[in-house]
Amino acid sequence: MATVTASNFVSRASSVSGHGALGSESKANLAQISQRNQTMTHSGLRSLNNLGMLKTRSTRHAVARQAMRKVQDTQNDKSSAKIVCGQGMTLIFVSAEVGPWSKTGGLGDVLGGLPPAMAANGHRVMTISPRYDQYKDAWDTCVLVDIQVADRIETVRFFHCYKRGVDRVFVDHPWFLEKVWGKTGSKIYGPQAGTDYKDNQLRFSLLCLAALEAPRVLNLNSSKYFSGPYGDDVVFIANDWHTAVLPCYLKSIYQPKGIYRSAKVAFCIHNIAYQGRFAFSDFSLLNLPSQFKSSFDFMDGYDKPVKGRKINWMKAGILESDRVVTVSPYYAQELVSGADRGCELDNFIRKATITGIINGMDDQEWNPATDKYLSIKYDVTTVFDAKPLLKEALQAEVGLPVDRNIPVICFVGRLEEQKGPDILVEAIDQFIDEDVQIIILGTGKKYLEKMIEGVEKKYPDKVRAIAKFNVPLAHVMIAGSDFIVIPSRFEPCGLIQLQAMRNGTRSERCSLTNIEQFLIQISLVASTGGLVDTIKEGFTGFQMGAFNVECEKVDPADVTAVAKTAKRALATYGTPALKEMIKNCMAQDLSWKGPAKQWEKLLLSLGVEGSEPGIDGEEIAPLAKENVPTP
Ligand SMILES: Nc1ncnc2c1ncn2[C@@H]1O[C@H](COP(=O)(O)OP(=O)(O)O[C@H]2O[C@H](CO)[C@@H](O)[C@H](O)[C@H]2O)[C@@H](O)[C@H]1O
Ligand SMILES: OC[C@H]1O[C@H](O[C@H]2[C@H](O)[C@@H](O)[C@@H](O[C@H]3[C@H](O)[C@@H](O)[C@@H](O)O[C@@H]3CO)O[C@@H]2CO)[C@H](O)[C@@H](O)[C@@H]1O
Repeated sequence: MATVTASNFVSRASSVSGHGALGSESKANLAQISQRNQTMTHSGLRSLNNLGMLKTRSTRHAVARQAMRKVQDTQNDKSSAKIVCGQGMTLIFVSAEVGPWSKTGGLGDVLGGLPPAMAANGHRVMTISPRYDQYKDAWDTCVLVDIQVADRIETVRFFHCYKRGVDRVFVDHPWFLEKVWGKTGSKIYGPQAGTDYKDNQLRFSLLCLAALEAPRVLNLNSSKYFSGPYGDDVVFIANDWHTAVLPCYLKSIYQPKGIYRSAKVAFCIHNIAYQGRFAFSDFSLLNLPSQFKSSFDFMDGYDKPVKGRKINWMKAGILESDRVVTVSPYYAQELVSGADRGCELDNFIRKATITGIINGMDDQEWNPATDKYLSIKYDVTTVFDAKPLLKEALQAEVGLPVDRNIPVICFVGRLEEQKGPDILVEAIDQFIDEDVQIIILGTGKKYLEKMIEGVEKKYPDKVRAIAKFNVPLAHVMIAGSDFIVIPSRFEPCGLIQLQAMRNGTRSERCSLTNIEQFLIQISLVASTGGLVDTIKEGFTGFQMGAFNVECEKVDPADVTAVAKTAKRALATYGTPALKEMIKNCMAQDLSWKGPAKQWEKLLLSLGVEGSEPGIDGEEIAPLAKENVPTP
């Protein structure tokens, strides 16, 4: 046990990279962060390092090239010799959602899957997200930091666990825990879908500021490959608008003090539709120097949340980060194609340039051989028996007539206009006469929940609508159905189609003979974003064409496209053509492995000091397979 006193951290920035000198007014407003005197009790955190100790990282890199060489960790714990195997980069992912601890949708999934894939390549990886619940696998580090947000000082506490080679760090504060009290669900952002918490700017500023502290104050010794604080030479990967102010704080608070000098920020857009637009007067809440105002400044024609001039967090994230990334190459093109698909940020994205990297899929979570949500698990040897049973189990579970010969079409997704549940509901009228069952799982806007429930009432023998966030049911649906329909008006990447293609495929590498009964899901997708990149018409699924992005109304042409494609897909049920498509799906690698390599290349190009390519070595890779999260 050690008692450590850390010096107060008071910003006295006099210049900001790319923004010139700060005015005295701005200086006064700068966040003042002080790290509390702490008595460390957690066994894994025997001492709290001060800045001097962060020098250990370059030493680590020097020896890291000689994998598995024993080195003396001179500053941390003089008595113990540590094995250093890692090389590569030091990565800090920051996000409002991290699955499976917190998830309202795909953002949580990506933060669950990409970081372990980067760790598997030998990088040191941390994720930082809010502690929305009492996660049973995350321990109190007993490290507290005082953070100034607006005009108040808030104390955050860090919780931590180490899973699949990743340090999962959770920021504990009543603004998160008191409001949400659950792993998933709409309460992360507001009391209900479509309504935001009034203090979201404060909540997510706090997250960003805490994320900037964690690499410096947490002395993590989770694995034999890396130890001590993460230090200064890090790449932050900020995700969506909630983390868009992070590069601004990096530049205004830390870098002028010589901290994080070579650190860089990559900003990843998962969904341009949510930008964090607030009243212009709220800029003062952010405690940023006035030089940043122009990066936030935004005009639109909407009245929400106020009429006229606004601040726009995502705009600032795009302009202030070192790289802008999004989740598929096709979406990257759409974002710069014009104001409608770029949601009025197209000009700024064009200026910043953007790279699209397709998402992968967590092939541990979606592995039918180990899937904890499936009553019948299967692999290549048992798939032919298991899949029809899973379909029957699904039909029984949702209360539809149990018949393995009826094709089942599923929809799983957030009930937002983006996902087009309203288009699907209208289209169902046009193909319900086919031999088909339809199951819809989704939660979100109340009027859309009512709409899907309405279609079940209309066709009780053929349609089921479940207005819930139900992860086990999503797994059972994707395992037990034949087709997945994704009628999105826009879709940055889309994970459902990957999950669908994965089920019972790829890693099993079955012989591809006798697959008549192999009921993989084939996707019917709108031609947008990652759905274009991942589903090839007639080869791995069915394209429905691009839909009208206007969310206020349903375009009859889109309804017809869904109905026609559904009929086209149903006509292939049990035919060699469908079998061929199934084979093609099975031949793909949809895991995070390929995308992680692309991410590595992009992040290396930022040139953070000490950054090196990772390794594919056996020493590190198994880390990604251990410790499946059990929050
Ligand atoms: N009611 C429910 N019950 C249980 N599980 C449910 C559910 N509704 C959705 N899910 C799950 O949530 C995830 C949703 O994935 P999507 O790709 O549709 O992401 P989403 O649009 O939320 O995220 C955004 O970010 C992701 C990640 O970058 C992009 O793929 C996507 O295009 C973009 O819109 C899937 O894992 C799905 O199974
Ligand atoms: O993982 C699922 C998505 O999660 C995030 O989206 C959330 C968004 O960032 C929040 O701001 C909020 O969006 C609401 C919006 O703020 C509000 O003004 C109104 O338009 O309703 C919106 C929906 O409730 O909640 C979103 C989740 O529902 C993430 O940013 C996305 O990329 C993910 O797709």
